[in-house]
Amino acid sequence: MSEDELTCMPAKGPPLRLCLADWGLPFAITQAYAEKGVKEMYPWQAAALEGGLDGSNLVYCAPTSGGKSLVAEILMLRRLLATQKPHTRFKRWKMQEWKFALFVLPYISVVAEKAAHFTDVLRSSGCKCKGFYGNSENGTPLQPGGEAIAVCTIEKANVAINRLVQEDRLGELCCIVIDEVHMTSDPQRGPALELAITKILHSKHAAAIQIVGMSATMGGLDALSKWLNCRLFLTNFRPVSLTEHAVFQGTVFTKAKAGQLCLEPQRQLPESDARDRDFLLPLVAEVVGEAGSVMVFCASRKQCQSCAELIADLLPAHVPPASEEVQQAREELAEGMRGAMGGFADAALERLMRAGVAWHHAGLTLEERAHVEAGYRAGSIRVLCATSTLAAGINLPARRVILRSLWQGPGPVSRSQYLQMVGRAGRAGYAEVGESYIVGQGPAEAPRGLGNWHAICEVLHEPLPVLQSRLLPQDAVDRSAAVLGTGSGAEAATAHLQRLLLEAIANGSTSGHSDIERLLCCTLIRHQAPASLVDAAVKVALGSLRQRGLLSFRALPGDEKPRWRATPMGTAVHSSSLPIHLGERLYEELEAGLQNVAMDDLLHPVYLVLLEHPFEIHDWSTWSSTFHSLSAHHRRVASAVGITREHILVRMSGGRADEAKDKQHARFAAACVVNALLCEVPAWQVAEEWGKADTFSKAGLSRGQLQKLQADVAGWAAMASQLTAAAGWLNLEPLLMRVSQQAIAGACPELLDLMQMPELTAAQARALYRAGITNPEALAATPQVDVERALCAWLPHTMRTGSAARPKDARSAAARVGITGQLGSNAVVRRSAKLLLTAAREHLLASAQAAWHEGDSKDAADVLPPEGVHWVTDAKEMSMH
Ligand SMILES: Nc1ncnc2c1ncn2[C@@H]1O[C@H](COP(=O)(O)OP(=O)(O)OP(=O)(O)O)[C@@H](O)[C@H]1O
Repeated sequence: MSEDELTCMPAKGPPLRLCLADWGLPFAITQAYAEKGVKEMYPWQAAALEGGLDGSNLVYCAPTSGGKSLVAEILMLRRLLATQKPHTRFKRWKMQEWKFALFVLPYISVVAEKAAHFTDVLRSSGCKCKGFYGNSENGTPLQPGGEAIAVCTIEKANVAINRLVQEDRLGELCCIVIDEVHMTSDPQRGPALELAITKILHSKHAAAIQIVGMSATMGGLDALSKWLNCRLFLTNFRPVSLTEHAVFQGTVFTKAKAGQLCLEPQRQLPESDARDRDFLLPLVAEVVGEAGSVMVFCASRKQCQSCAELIADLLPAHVPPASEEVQQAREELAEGMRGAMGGFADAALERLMRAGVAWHHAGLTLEERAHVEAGYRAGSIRVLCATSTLAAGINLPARRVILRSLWQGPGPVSRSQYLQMVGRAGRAGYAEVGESYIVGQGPAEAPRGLGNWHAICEVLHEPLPVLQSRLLPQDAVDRSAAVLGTGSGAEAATAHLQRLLLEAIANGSTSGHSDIERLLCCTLIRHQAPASLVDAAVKVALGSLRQRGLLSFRALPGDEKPRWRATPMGTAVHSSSLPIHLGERLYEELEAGLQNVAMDDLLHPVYLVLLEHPFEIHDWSTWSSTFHSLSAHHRRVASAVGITREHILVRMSGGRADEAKDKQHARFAAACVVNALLCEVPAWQVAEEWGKADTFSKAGLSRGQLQKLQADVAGWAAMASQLTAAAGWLNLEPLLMRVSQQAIAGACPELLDLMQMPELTAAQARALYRAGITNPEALAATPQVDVERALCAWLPHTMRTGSAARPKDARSAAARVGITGQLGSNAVVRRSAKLLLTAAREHLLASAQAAWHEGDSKDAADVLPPEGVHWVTDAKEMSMH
């Protein structure tokens, strides 16, 4: 879509239905939208909706913040309502009587947000919604009798569709919505999306499943419309206008209309501090001075931090001081974050938060990130310096967005990344105007090589990238090649196609060559690459899968001709939902280690499922001393997986690297770290011990990275348990599920009941458990003073007692916290106790409501408090009798 294309609205026809109430949704749902400020449609929304009303597939493109979601939501809800069984329409709605819908989003954070949105909108309709992402949920979306709407990531959607096909239940799906459908072009994640859509198009139920796709940044719609057989709708409407600028040596230029001079000079920024060569301070101060929010995108984590420090240092002298109320809110935010981190939040980040500035990147822990996001949304943090991943992953609006350089992450920003980033500016309902600034290098109009004037002009004016299938390598498609080369190179080039074939054959939907041909006709690559290339690739892919023992091609008794079938290994790998190469590796390693997996604790299973990690041993003497301090059991595990002291000695004395052995040691070190986290060693302590630069990684490992590794292990262990179940290795399955559950909770098994509450950290749960509070029900019924007393133990001992022997880090942390050790005088403890009590009560209410909705009054009675118990919170009084 070119930005100058006109909105495609029907030229004539009946007037558009702009009022939300005219779209046939139950009153409670329109009311819920009205409460969110949505009563009337934008004209383009009403026009686009008309295009999808008859159930045709629909793809529409609108700029970021154009209001795309509403169209898809209404189409999906209407379809769900229409497919509901008529006789139950006016009775109590039960889950089993709804058809299913999938709402697919690319990022975990937006999945959680959208699931909460639907839960809110549908609260009185009886139609249930659930978010599925990462490790938050062990189940598969859309189980019989489960939620009607599953909001999920691309990968989870693909798993759900495989399951529906395998169980012959795809007919229960009535609609799939794909946000950011241009992700099909993403080299890493695009194939999973293409696979999911292909399997729907290939199914006999395809005509009854409406596919709705939306995007802000996509071109090449012809191939897409052929692939999906869909209607297309385009608009360039933005409710809040966005003005785009570039800054070269303090001069601001405005983006000119296409066809004109690329950038027009607008104004000169005032002089800034010598340290601020990019003129960030005046750009930030202009907005913060008017109580607006600014987002600054930086190239790296390090730059995010230094940029935030610089702004926090310089800004106070250029804007009016924050009101007492704002100052108080910042104070509470910083304290809350410290509380959530058990007293060990990042001190520099805390200091900046108090000045209304913060940074946000993957190095932060989940708790730190959550506090930064909440503070920014609430307006107590006014300036957020972030890496580009934030742009697409989190729905944080800003009045002004600044790209500190053309370079973002590993390379120059692409057109679609640029649009995602600047699309955060001026979102409806948050800001009256939207502005973006990109900071250029060198003088204005400098020739290439002396600055990036031309590169910036290109990013601002380039057409949108064309949607491109990633099932086969781009260079082969571009060359219109008829072959993919030979040997392992050709096999690797067909990795995504192999996955499609394995999935379709293992889930039973494809077995003969004509089936395979029909399946391929449902792919996007069929519309974009020469048929001879696709055919050659299929041949290579099938040959490779067969040769590696994942597929067989033969006739069994009763078969007229040979058929493709998944072997036991192929079935197990498919069941795991892992990428094939990882699934194969896991299968082989588990099979080899079946007899001697050490079950005494989780180190050995963690090692087995640790498929990828950022560890690399740089300092072998540190590894040697760590290794020697391992328990005898852990050293036995080390020897069982082939870790030897001899190799450590060789490497310590400068001996030659052996890549395979070095990698084994690094993997074992990573497993030790994850095992420690699963045994409740606090993340800050683990990061201190293992995270220093040049020891177990070149650049060092942050708490955020360790947390991510733990989350990855949770996912891999769950996938590995599916694999072992399918392979019939039943002794391993429960062990791997335990790894997954403990990795999700970061806690030992006895705490898992309490850890159902996402608000609790493992350390807090341990403290409550020690005080005899072992589950959410018990917590909800405990008086606040007792919860405070129990939680006191959660803060580090040295901080509570004020002992002179405390370690340096704890001493400075204690000073920052201002903890006196007296019960009740500790603000962090008091605040946490209050929050946890509210959360426990809300958790129980939600469980009671869920049980009630499912018609199981026994379950509901189980979670209600005993007669006479009266729950009271300061925020609101909730009484249940
Ligand atoms: N008709 C409407 N009236 C009022 N507000 C609306 C309307 N439609 C959408 N909005 C609001 O506009 C904001 C942006 O909408 P939405 O998130 O759907 O945009 P989007 O096009 O999906 O943007 P992005 O691509 O950045 O996610 C939301 O807060 C939404 O509630």
